[in-house]
Amino acid sequence: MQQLTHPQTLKDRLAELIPGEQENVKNLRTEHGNKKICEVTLDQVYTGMRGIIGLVWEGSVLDSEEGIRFRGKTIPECQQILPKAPGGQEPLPEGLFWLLLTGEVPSEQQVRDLSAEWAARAELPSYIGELIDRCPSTLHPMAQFSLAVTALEGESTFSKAYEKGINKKEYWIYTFEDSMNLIAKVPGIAARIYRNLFRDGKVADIQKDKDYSFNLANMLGFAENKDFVELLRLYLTIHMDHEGGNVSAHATHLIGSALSSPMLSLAAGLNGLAGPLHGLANQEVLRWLVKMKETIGDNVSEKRISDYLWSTLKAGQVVPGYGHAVLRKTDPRYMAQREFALKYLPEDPMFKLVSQVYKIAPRVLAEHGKTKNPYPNVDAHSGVLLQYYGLTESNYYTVLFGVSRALGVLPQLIWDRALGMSLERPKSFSTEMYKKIVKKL
Ligand SMILES: CC(=O)SCCNC(=O)CCNC(=O)[C@H](O)C(C)(C)COP(=O)(O)OP(=O)(O)OC[C@H]1O[C@@H](n2cnc3c(N)ncnc32)[C@H](O)[C@@H]1OP(=O)(O)O
Ligand SMILES: O=C([O-])CC(=O)C(=O)O
Repeated sequence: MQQLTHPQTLKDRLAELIPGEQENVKNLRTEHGNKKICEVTLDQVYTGMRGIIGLVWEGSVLDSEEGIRFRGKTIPECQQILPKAPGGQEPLPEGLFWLLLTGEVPSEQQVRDLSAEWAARAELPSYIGELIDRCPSTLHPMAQFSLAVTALEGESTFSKAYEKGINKKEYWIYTFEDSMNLIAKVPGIAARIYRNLFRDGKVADIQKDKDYSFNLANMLGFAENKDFVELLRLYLTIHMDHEGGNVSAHATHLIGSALSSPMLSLAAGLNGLAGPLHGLANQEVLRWLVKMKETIGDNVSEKRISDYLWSTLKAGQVVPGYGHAVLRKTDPRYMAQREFALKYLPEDPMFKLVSQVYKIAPRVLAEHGKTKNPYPNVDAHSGVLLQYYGLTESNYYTVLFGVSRALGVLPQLIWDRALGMSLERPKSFSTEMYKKIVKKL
């Protein structure tokens, strides 16, 4: 395996940090390993394990009121302190990836080097391109994405090394290599899917001197608009990580715990992200807004929006983009996107509609009385920004979320292997057994 020698590289910094963190976890467990940190009710068992503590996630922690903090830093703080592209105002996702992995804010040079490293690793093996090209145009972009990431298994250094036989201590090195390759290659996969389905099938070459978001925008065919590139930098940063229990993060971690490669683990996460209660909600939101406009016309009065919300609820459907498993206030990722819209597209009619729904939906959802959180989540806003710049194909939106999520879940996978995390295998019982258990309590 090629070892990078420059002292400032991410891999070298990580190698320096790992022994200390191994020691930290070892000491914590030796001192406190048998302390009780959580009690579980029967209801929690039947409601998606909500609130049960059972995972380790180093990169971020979610507070139900305040929202996400990445290594202790809020989104506005990250927007301030993370390096930007020359002339840019939004943080580069490269910087957040570095922060998630190391807990340290990278220098401008470290971020530029990371952009260059990902660009250098970006080329796709020809069989991946052929696989995508052979997908029927009716196959959902997320299914195509997951298929291509699964097929990248052919490139996994972890799987090859494991087959030969490697020391457990080296797992993280191969996981790191695979993760870096995956992150470098997912924009090319995402772009090929988009260009095949919605454009002329041709994908621009990677520009080796440009950042990750510019290259993705360019391969999609949108880089001429520098505001779109800025949007993508913000989008990829804020969608990256949302602690460990969300479906995509948990699925990636779970599959990785069987020592399936990062490729197979990420594909599992993407399959979870493709569900309408999770990442696919961003597609559902735009469709729902478009349908609302068709139904109620241009006169988007409060009464008409409220009636439309009620018609969704009375049809036994969820209002997409609203509610959350953990959050109990407006998602700060929604607010970051709203601020972007106020700056770049304040007069866009769809943005105005989103803003009006934001005024009305919480009240309607509260009156409906079911959801524990009547406020918007990240997915309530992202589509409206993309459509403004001409990326109107809403069934593609979750693919962009998936590119971003790769940068959030893979740092943890590297730490999982560095810390020797165990196979995940919680206990289950049948309802009959639970009846017996509660009778004895
Ligand atoms: C990136 C992300 O994944 S963010 C989330 C994206 N998903 C969405 O926006 C889809 C719409 N929202 C939802 O379906 C839910 O709020 C979820 C899936 C996000 C969270 O689910 P839960 O933690 O189970 O929410 P909660 O405990 O508040 O649910 C209680 C009830 O309210 C309902 N509810 C929750 N949110 C909504 C909503 N937006 N519209 C209508 N009903 C809702 C639930 O379906 C549930 O009904 P039930 O008792 O008939 O099963
Ligand atoms: O935290 C969750 O359950 C869902 C979510 O917002 C995310 O994964 O970004």
